[in-house]
Amino acid sequence: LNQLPKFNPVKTIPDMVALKRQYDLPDGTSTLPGIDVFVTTADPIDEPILYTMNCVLSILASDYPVDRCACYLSDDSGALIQYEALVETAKFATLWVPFCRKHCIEPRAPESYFELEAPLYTGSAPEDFKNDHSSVHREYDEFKEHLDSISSAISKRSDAYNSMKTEEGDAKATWMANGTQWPGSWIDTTEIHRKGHHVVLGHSIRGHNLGSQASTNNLNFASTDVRLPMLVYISRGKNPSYDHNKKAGALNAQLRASALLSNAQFIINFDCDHYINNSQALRAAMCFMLDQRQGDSTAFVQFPQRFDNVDPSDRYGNHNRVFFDGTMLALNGLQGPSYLGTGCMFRRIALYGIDPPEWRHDNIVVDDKRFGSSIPFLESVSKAINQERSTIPPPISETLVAEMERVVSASHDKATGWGKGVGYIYDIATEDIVTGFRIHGQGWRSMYCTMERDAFCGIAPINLTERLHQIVRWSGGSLEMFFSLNNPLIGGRRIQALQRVSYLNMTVYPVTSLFILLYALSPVMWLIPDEVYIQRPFTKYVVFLLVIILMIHVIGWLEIKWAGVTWLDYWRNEQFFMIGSTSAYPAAVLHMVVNLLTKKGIHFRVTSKQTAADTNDKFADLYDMRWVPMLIPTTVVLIANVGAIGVAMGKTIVYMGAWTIAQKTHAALGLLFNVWIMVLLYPFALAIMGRWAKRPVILLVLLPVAFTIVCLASRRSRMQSLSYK
Ligand SMILES: O=c1ccn([C@@H]2O[C@H](COP(=O)(O)OP(=O)(O)O[C@H]3O[C@H](CO)[C@@H](O)[C@H](O)[C@H]3O)[C@@H](O)[C@H]2O)c(=O)[nH]1
Ligand SMILES: [Mn+2]
Repeated sequence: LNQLPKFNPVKTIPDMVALKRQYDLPDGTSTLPGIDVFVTTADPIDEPILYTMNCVLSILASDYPVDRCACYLSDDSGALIQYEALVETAKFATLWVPFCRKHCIEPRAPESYFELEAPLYTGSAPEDFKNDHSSVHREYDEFKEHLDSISSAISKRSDAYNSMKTEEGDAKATWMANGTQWPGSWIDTTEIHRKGHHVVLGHSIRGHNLGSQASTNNLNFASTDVRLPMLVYISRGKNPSYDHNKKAGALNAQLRASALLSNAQFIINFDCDHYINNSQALRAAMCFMLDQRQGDSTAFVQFPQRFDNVDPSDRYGNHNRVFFDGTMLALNGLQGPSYLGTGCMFRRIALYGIDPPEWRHDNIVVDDKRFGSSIPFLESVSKAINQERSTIPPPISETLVAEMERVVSASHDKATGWGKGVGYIYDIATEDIVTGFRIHGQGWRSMYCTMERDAFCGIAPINLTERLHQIVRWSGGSLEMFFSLNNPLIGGRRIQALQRVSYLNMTVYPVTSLFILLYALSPVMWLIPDEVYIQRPFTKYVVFLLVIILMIHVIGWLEIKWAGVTWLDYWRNEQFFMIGSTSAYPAAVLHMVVNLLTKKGIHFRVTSKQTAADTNDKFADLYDMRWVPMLIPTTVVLIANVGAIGVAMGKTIVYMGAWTIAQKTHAALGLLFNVWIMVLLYPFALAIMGRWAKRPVILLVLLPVAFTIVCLASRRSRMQSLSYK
């Protein structure tokens, strides 16, 4: 299943020069289509505000015509702190964005940019650079201080207002800087939010039109465009009586809100822990969308996920290169890669569930049963289908804001097509794969876009527990999809055969773990007294096994050569598959069984990007594992294999004279198996060593000690049983 979809691998490269030639006019204007950029955040603690704001800054500074690009931040925490941080960010952007444009800065996320040692200068004003750089750096440090102070400022301000106005009731109100009450009803949002308490946000949208003249500080931006794209803050009105459908719900709310404002033909969405690393990325995706051959039937362009906080040796296989650079790219020759959740550009109408041009009927019904009851929204859908777009968003009036509040609220989804055939799909732990599947199922294709300088970059959990939680969610979501109407065997009318195989593989792979787990546990047979079972008459079987394993690795080798990934990536992938197969995948299978029996879904928890307190060590998280039940099977496998080696040594000493040559070779093969498992589980062994893993040599001492202890124990018991006989 894994190999078949790689039958027709095709690499594609965006041609940026051709795009420029065709769409950028000599007078500096452009005819490129509009893009609405969505960022989702859900928790100001687990998803640090600084990252989110860096993401926003990188979007605002991206190289795309300002009047054709808008940025929407969806804040599911509804926290005033996020809103005020966004206002600060908008202010800082008036300096940062022109600075990036003038000096051709890369990347355009300040936190990552200022970390660079000596960035290469490619701009056209080198004489100003030193001065500009240091003053922007200074301003950025000040901006960060502002972000840090927001929290205490809000609580001080709110305390002051609340003590003044206690007679009016709510002593726990949160107050904005302009003396109005924040519609969220808490100061420290996260505490209550985490307990799952949902608050109805009344006045949830505020527009800041930043297209005006920027404050230019003392820098010379005379020949630089200082305009900024539109920036919008959205927090959905939530109500305990409706399911707010997490990330997919947030994205759909953004989809509707943006339809009323900019209604761009294209959408791109980012998790708040990702940023644009290559300012040309939006243009690159556009190359595929506007391509004269297949552009019109391309629904989405997915970029690989890249991470810049991963430890140099990538202990937990976070880079996932084999998947991103091999498996996904290979699908390009079929119907295209699947949607991976972040860094993906969509055609708006494809998300609306409209058919691709070759299957489209002339009279598409745009009704409230499918899209909800907002008249302005329904009009925007018809416009989108006819590819009309208002470049100038309507003026922000009371009625517009009221209408937007209505369409962003979770209740607007109720009894409509939203989350089923319209927008991002609901009721599953991994909305991404299913959303892509639905779109492919209508006959659309997708493209994979890789760039020399990585387009986007994000944060990966380098803590084993978090990493495995993420894997449980992905594999659990896959299984949920298998047991739903979106099962690749029955769903998706217009999916091509091999593409279907690929989706099938993506949904059933966690089940293979059960066999792997059993297999990895088989050495416990060694612990059974006397006869060594694993050594028995498997010769022919072993030959078959070796041939198959060899073939898998030869194919793997060809694949990584083609995809341009390294042996280390390949090896980490193998190791992590073993670790996952003995922990996260069985856990997901178990979840699924429980789910099928009790109808309870997998609990969606935002992956924590918060790092451990140790600020001296960038990779402190590596050594900070939390014990969770799913780690038990992996530990048992590790112990079984360490034990088996010890017992084998003990037996060898006792039976040395009595064993035949054949018995000895079998015992040696058994040992090979154990060592192989241990090598695969090496990253896990490091993880359970915690801080000691900073000196992995300790393992070289610990392991022989463990072997010797087991060896002596088994020798003794065997000698005793021999003497009884
Ligand atoms: O109620 C919610 C919950 C989450 N999110 C956002 O959803 C995104 C993804 O959540 P995260 O916990 O970071 O998931 P990861 O495990 O890091 O995400 C990977 O896996 C997910 C499920 O497959 C995909 O959606 C993601 O894009 C992909 O990066 C984040 O931006 C969150 O802010 C919301 O907006 N509202
Ligand atoms: Mn993420």
